[in-house]
Amino acid sequence: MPTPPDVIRCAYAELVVTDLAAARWFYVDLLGLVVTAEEPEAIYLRAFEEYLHHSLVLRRGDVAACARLAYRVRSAAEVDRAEEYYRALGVRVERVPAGATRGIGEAVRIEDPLGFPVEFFHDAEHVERLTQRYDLHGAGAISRLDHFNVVTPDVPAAQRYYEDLGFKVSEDIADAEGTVYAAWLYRKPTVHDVALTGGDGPRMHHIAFATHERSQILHLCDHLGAARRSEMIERGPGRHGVSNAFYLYLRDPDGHRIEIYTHDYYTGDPDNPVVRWDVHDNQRRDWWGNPVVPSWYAEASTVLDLDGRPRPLTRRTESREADVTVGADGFSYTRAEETETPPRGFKVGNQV
Ligand SMILES: O=C1C=CC(S(=O)(=O)O)=CC1(O)O
Ligand SMILES: [Fe+2]
Repeated sequence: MPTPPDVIRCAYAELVVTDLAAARWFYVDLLGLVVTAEEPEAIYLRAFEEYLHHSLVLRRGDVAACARLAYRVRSAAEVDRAEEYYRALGVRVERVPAGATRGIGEAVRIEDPLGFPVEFFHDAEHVERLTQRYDLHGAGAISRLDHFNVVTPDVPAAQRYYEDLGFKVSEDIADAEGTVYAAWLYRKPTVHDVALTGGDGPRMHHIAFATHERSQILHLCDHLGAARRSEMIERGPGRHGVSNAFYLYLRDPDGHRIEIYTHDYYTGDPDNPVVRWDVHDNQRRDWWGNPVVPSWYAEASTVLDLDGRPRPLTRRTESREADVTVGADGFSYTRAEETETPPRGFKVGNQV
């Protein structure tokens, strides 16, 4: 089997949106992403610390979907290696010329073994890096793309696929019987470039952007309130157990889920310890205070194949996380080693 390509990090996503103007308001006017280029049918966006042409493409289409998840590889030679690796893997592979996506060089596009439309590229147009253009940053300034979260029925199989690609697991959620409900894997030295969420898939659960400070996330919430669009907040703001990140989940005008995320941790040493959470530990997804709303477990974006057709779903056959926990995460005390009598049990309050 050929050597896998040397992936540096998650690099851009292409989302199909049904109303480009409405999406532009959400991603530019609200989130403050920078427009690198704009066409009648597409907008190319980047965050303030990014100097590649874009980290998000919004393309107008009739059905909202995720059209591509792209990883940057370390050199042009690694694009060749990607082609060789995936042709040997026997999945659908297409080599596209520079400019197939505006601002991106020659690339390899695949339908990966999990059913996702994935691209590997190296060359990309450099544009102004706005790291210190504080005159342009809003109070909710987003610094960079951080990760993809994908829904897939068989998490261990997906984990093996990504480990074969050189990713390492930072954290996961499992139960005493060995069922794995979710896993987080990285190439860049943070908690993840990709998260695997157990469920019917392939579906795109969310795309996450990072800010430097929690206050920037809170400003985005206040901005949504001022715009009288606070219903776009799906979950949070809060503190994750997994990753330790402070987070906010929004739903864009088409329902695509976008996470704004800060404060995870460095994972760059070779002996970085894996953190395993018990699925019954109700602080795993929320370290305090917020129940995980049902839509967060249930809903995700359709993904397209390389011809732009929606991918059919494969049902998850193992138990589902929302079925095995009360779901009131970060809001209750349920641990296997409950020692108090009577056990503290659940706090009074809303529980799903
Ligand atoms: O980025 C993430 C980090 C942690 C979590 S979780 O809800 O804490 O499991 C979800 C997430 O995958 O979006
Ligand atoms: Fe996330």
